[in-house]
Amino acid sequence: MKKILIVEDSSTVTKILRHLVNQQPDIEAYFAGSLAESEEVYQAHKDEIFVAIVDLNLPDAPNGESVDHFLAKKIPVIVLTANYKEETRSALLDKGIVDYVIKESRYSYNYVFKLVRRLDKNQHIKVLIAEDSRPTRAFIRLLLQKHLYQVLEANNGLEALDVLKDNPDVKLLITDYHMPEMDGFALVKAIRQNVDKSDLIIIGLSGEGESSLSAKFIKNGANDFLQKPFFHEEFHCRIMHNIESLELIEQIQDAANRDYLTNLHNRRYFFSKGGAQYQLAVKNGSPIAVAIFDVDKFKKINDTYGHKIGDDVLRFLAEEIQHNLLHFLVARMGGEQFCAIFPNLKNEQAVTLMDRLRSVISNTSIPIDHEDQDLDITISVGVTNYVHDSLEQQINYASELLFRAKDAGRNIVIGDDDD
Ligand SMILES: Nc1nc2c(ncn2[C@@H]2O[C@H](COP(=O)(O)OP(=O)(O)OP(=O)(O)O)[C@@H](O)[C@H]2O)c(=O)[nH]1
Repeated sequence: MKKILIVEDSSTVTKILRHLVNQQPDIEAYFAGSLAESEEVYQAHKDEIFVAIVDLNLPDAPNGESVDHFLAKKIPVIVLTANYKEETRSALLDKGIVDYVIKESRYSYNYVFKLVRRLDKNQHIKVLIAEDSRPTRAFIRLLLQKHLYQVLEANNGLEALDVLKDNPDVKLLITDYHMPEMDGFALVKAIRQNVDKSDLIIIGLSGEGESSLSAKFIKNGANDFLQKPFFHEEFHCRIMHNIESLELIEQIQDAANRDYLTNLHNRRYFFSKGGAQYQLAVKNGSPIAVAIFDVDKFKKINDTYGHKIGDDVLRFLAEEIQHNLLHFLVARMGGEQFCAIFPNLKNEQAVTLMDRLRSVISNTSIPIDHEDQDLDITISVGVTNYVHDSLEQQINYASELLFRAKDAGRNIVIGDDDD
């Protein structure tokens, strides 16, 4: 839960904000009506508060003193004010506030919550700056840190490649053109040989009077460019716009890889990701186990309680699976059948893991909406470590063991050594 501090003296605005915060499932707020009160609240909750939203005119701080107060504590500050003055706005942005929002409508308050969420996400986003000029690097670092990004630096293209190798999770690279050892174009070209635009955003920097560089950056594979000198807001808008596009692509990719009912991974993703895990295990001669399992007599559940309850049972099962097999790839293969892959586990280890899941499920009753009773289900499982030519073949063999589990009376795990 993200906790924010809202410093606001108007009771009407506070009332609106309280109402709106209550509608945000992931945001909680502490309120204060004056600078003195905000300091008290801050001292009491300083480990939880990560953003301050402040009014410029408070009874004991009539000239925006609250901004300096919280900036000095190195907390991101969003100014929420009724007055729009261009000079005040620029001066505050220069001081390092995150944004200056005018209290105009519900839209502006919602924009503040969107910013809070953005700042929260930014804490997990790594940005690399490749730039040989120390002052420019320091300036960009400062701008990024105000928005809570994790910042890495490189002095030239070669260094940037090294940093990327050590940090494959970097999401954004901001690169200058003129750098010793390896310039910005060569860097972009080298990266784009194996990293897509949808996996790493690259923003090229071009100097004044070098507008042709901007187009060349894009042609070489950059996502966007910025012309120096840039203003804070322009910088942040470009970065935010690119990161949001990347997140959207990630969301779409993730949705395409998941099953709509249970939100587990789907069959296609299982064969793609699991197939790679399988090939690696075969190449290294390391063990790899595969388990296939399904709900016993599931047709009867549908026939007795209806398809909707059947769906609820599958969702319940998916949660238990996720919880119990947290670190492994699991997918809903179709209907009431699921598959899991366990790199580096020997058969008895995978059997033990699956037996724990089987036991949890057979010992948990599922409450049914609008019915007085709970529902009990069991699963049967086949687990094999016999390595075949392909993942598909190993799954087929696990399915044979699953049939044996059904024949043996269900609610049982059959591994390679069980005859
Ligand atoms: N509610 C619901 N049912 C589904 C879904 N997909 C498949 N089913 C049902 O799952 C049932 C599977 O039945 P069977 O293959 O006969 O297997 P079973 O009844 O579980 O019997 P055993 O596996 O032999 O223990 C069928 O009735 C399908 O209609 C789904 O998405 N939701």
